[in-house]
Amino acid sequence: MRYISTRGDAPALDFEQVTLAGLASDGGLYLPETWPSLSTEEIAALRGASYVDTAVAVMAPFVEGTLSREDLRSLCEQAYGRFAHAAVTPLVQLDHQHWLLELFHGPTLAFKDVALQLLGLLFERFLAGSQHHVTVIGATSGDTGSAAIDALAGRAGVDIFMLHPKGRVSEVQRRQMTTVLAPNVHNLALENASFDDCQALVKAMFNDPHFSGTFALSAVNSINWARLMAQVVYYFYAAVRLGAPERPVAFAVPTGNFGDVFAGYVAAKMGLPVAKLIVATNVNDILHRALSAGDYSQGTVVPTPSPSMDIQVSSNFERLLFDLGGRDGHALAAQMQGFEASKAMRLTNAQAGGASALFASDRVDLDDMALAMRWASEDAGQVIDPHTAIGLAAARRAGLPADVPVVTLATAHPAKFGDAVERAIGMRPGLPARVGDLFDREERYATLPGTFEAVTAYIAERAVARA
Ligand SMILES: Cc1ncc(COP(=O)(O)O)c(C=O)c1O
Ligand SMILES: N[C@@H](CCOP(=O)(O)O)C(=O)O
Repeated sequence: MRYISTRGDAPALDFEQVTLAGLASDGGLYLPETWPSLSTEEIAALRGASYVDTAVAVMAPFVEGTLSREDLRSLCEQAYGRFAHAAVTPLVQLDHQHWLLELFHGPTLAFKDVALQLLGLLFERFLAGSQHHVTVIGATSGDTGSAAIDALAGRAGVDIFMLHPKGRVSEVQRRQMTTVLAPNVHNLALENASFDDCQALVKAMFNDPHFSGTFALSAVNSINWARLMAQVVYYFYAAVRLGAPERPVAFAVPTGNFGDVFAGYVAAKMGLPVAKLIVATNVNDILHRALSAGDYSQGTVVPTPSPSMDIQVSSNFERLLFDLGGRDGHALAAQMQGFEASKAMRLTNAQAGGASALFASDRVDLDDMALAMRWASEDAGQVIDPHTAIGLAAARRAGLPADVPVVTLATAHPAKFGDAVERAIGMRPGLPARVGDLFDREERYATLPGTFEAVTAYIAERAVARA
């Protein structure tokens, strides 16, 4: 499998190269040259398959030419062996139409573990025996950071520098990052910054010829294709359990950077019958405005009780626009450069029309988020986190026909956001035993101004330069 950039100028890469590269050298994002597909029979054969079996079947075409099926299986067994639930991502029924897909049984209690546990092993494998040293730079609104740090802490040949907006992640999220004291882990809390500022700095470092020439940069955010690839698996896993390929299934996805829901789009491109992908945002609603009115214009980020979705520039939307717009890299590059300059753009007719066939969208405010948490608790006996609640609120008012099962992706464990859950339902969820003595551990992080100069100077002092 070869991978091409959304902006048309970077060289095509194989799976190993694309995993280590992160962002493309032309500023674009990599995605497969063509979408692989699974036949109806192949999808039907996944019914009853284990998570690992499903993962191998779904991901094998993407790693072809780099990893054998046996190698892929062994990596998946290791990655998903660390999950606390035998089903890895179990489905829980809420009522006759609605289901939760629990994606938070990994080590750091959020859906990011599904991809990052595998990505950590891929880095280890691709760097084994080489003299190559990789400097991972990442941005987080809380969950990617902890999952990436868990996956990479202590690994040889890799340093990780994780930027988070100071004061804008929950205490559990912050501690999950800052209490990991491995020498290759560096947490940077940026003052007066949003996640978008952190993400923009990461992209600026990749795009700076001097900085990216000095250090072999790599990415763990969903700009890295391997992240999305691993997330495609659970769409298949859930859908076949609810009747696919004979019965189409809808998914409601709490959305920020558009990575998780783009994985659902990939599943549909591969042949999974997806009735609808419901993109659910909080009040930081750029994606809802883009999908409902064609208006992709960046607003100011408003802090909310669903901090991981407090995002106003959704990186992976570029992948969708590229695919729907006829895969014209140069046209897309011009469109994105226009957005970067003016902070606003309109979707073309092809992009808006293409999106409306599969996507619906909704913006969920604080009251409706809290109502969804109360409904889940009182009527379905499930305590859910604020991000999941946003997905569920959108799912319940999407108006899909009663015979279409609707799966809301439960993206985080409620205990990561104890204050918000307690405010909504009057009960504080306890942290699972597997996170241990999080509140007793020492924290270590640097606080920096959110400027390119401050952040690059900090990293340059500590990172290993290219040989
Ligand atoms: C708990 C949680 N829910 C939802 C999201 C949104 O996912 P995405 O950024 O892939 O759209 C995130 C962050 O990415 C998250 O951490
Ligand atoms: N919600 C994320 C931010 C988006 O990151 P990505 O790694 O999915 O691109 C977070 O919690 O860090």
